Amino acid sequence: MISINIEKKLKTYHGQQVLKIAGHFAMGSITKIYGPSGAGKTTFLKVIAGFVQPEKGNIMVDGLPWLDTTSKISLPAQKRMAGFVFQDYALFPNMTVLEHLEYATKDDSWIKRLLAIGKLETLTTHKPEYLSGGQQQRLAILRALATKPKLLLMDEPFSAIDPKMKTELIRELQLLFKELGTTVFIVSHNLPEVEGLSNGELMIPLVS
Ligand SMILES: Nc1ncnc2c1ncn2[C@@H]1O[C@H](COP(=O)(O)OP(=O)(O)OP(=O)(O)O)[C@@H](O)[C@H]1O
Repeated sequence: MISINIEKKLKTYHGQQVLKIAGHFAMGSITKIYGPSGAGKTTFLKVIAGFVQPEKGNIMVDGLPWLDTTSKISLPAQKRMAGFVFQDYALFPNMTVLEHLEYATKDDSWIKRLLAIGKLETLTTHKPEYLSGGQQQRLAILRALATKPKLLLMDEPFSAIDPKMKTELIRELQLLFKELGTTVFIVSHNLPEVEGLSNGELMIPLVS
């Protein structure tokens, strides 16, 4: 079980706004996160990953305290080891497709399988600037999966992928998440695209 109860002040253009989220999420569950632009969806994922610190709250993962502001516990991001698919991909400009995956894992058969899932087998020697937006986004997803993370945080992960490829990819990911027992949080503006994938949802409202 992942239990989250956090409060984070957001500095917005219109003044201050507080992101307040409380909820329990079963291990292995897939939760879609939605809500208006600027409500704090990306910030919520970053708080879970350990990239952003909230002022108040706690996060318990499978009985382990990742965050507890009253006892000043905050596990560093490298110990939380969550997989993260960034909205802007955050690929390494000087690394090829294969190097991105080899940087994350030494398991060659796993890399081969991931390349097949992302349909990037023929592009292994390409650097990001020679990939289309959809190919870059698929690489960002594969890189996040390379470490076989127990927790995967995905920020608008399918926004640049064409509909046919998206349907196939989502079907493959669904099987993979089940096999790995991955707990997933997916931010999505376009709810139907993750409809078949998720089994729970979390709405983040704008609160001032
Ligand atoms: N570390 C931070 N500390 C305080 N405020 C932040 C921080 N990061 C982002 N913000 C602010 O919080 C607000 C919410 O940003 P965020 O990107 O989380 O929203 P979002 O719901 O993901 O939006 P969108 O759907 O447009 O991507 C923004 O106004 C942003 O400037």
